Amino acid sequence: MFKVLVADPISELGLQKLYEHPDIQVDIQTGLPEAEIIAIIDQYDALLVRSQTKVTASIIQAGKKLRVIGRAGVGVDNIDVPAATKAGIIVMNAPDGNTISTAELTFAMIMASARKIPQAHQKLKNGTWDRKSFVGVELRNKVLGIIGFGRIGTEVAKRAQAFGMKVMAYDPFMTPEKAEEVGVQAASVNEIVEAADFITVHTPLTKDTKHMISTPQFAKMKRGVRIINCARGGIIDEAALFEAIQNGIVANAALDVYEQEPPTDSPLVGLEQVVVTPHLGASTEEAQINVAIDVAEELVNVLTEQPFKNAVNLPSLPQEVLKSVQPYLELGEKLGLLLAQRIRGRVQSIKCSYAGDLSKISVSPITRTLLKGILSYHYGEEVNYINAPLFAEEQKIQTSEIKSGKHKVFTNLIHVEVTTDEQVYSVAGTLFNGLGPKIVSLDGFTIDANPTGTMLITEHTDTPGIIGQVGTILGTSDINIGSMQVGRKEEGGLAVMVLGIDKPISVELLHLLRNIRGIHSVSEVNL
Ligand SMILES: NC(=O)c1ccc[n+]([C@@H]2O[C@H](COP(=O)([O-])OP(=O)(O)OC[C@H]3O[C@@H](n4cnc5c(N)ncnc54)[C@H](O)[C@@H]3O)[C@@H](O)[C@H]2O)c1
Ligand SMILES: O=C(O)[C@H](O)COP(=O)(O)O
Repeated sequence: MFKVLVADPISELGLQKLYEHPDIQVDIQTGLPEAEIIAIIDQYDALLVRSQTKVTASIIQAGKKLRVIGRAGVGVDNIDVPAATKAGIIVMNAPDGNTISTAELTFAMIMASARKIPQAHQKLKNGTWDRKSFVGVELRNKVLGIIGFGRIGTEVAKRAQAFGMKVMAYDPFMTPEKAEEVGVQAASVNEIVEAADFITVHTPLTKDTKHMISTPQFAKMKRGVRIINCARGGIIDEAALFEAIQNGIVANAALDVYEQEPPTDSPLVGLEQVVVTPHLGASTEEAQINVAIDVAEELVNVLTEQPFKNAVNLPSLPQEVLKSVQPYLELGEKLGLLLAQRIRGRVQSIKCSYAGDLSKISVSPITRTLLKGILSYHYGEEVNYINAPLFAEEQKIQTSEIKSGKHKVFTNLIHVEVTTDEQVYSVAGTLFNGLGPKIVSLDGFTIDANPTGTMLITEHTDTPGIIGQVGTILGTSDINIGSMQVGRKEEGGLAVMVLGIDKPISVELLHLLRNIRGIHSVSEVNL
């Protein structure tokens, strides 16, 4: 049974996806302070939040069973993602579900700031019929500057074009093709700041975007510019914005998000020129249903070990890429585990090479499973698919991923080489159509073994009698040999033998085998 703690209000229709699952138990406890979450989180496999709950490093540390933290929304700035990655916990969001709602709120804010609707509304409600104070501006032919041209920025642009606005956009990842397709002018932040009548930001809050609109940018703006922030508080420097409004550079601002939420101490809230909403971008019935369903489905996928796509601390892969990689994941982990049980000494580097069909697809998930297979054997369960690359880095283990094109013999091949301070070990495996995974080489010796069950791997000198002695020792201890593979490069040289045996062997027996003259090493490998 998996237990999910729902710590913020999430749409029932999304939670339904969790209730429907027979192996999932849902506890809803919203609004808990950090200390109370810390006290109970060790019982839970998953934590589900919106932006209210701050998922701190202390909560993550206390979540001994936590496998996944789900965010019903886009921004994960309320979650300590590096701490989750280190702890091997998947963090996932629901990136698409509230795009339209937030774009629509942004547009409402553009309109509100152009026509001062909230201010006029308030005055009339207060009993004053004032038509002189609320002369606004048209949007037609005005320049809208969009900073951050992702999902929401793009939707805002489309709506602005319908109003006859000219759109300039800045995003470091925007391609000329995308700018052309949407019909916007690609520009720098400086160009936008100097030319725009309205500026709206749609980036995440990062160290690069924090205060990206501040005093120097306000100083270059047209007098009468209007500023909108429905992304994250802090992208626009609130103190600088206050000053720019006071000195007449900014005519109006419309804010949905704040450096501190709620913005109890912000002087901006009291200004007549500023329209404020309490972080409502995603607050529509539709968005809340969308994000809740999306994140709940993904939580179920993670908990039940099905493929998932919205993890923010894993490389995101399109569904079709995930499908093409899936069959190789098991092979990758087995090759990793096999090596892990053979190697002696401190691991210095792990080189993963891919050939044939594999050189055409994204192999980083296979590398992760390989690293996990090797490292978890030595360092325990704290190493998993999420933190394996970070773990290797922290242990100063060099890792590399190489693609080498077509292979002479196999249609696909994974070759892994581990260098320790004592020796270099390698293994290669392939996925045969219809025959499943096969190990095809071990330390450079050609073999043909099924990576399954208990295996005995020997390194020995190719002399008569060794194989017989091994068989006799195993036979007299009632251990049946199910399969046998021998590989050598030259007669009388070094050779390897891979035996598939029907049950594990004792330490005493391993010693007996290691004492056979001509045998250099014996490893028992369980896959
Ligand atoms: N007010 C709300 O309730 C609400 C609702 C949804 C999303 N949001 C916020 O809106 C923001 C955008 O959401 P989205 O779904 O469009 O995300 P997105 O990931 O689709 O787009 C963000 C874009 O910002 C760009 N970017 C990153 N760093 C940048 C920089 N230094 N300069 C310029 N661009 C940069 C990225 O390249 C990306 O294209 C997020 O911060 C999200 O949390 C707020
Ligand atoms: O990043 C987001 O998705 C928005 O800020 C929405 O946040 P909320 O779920 O708290 O409304």
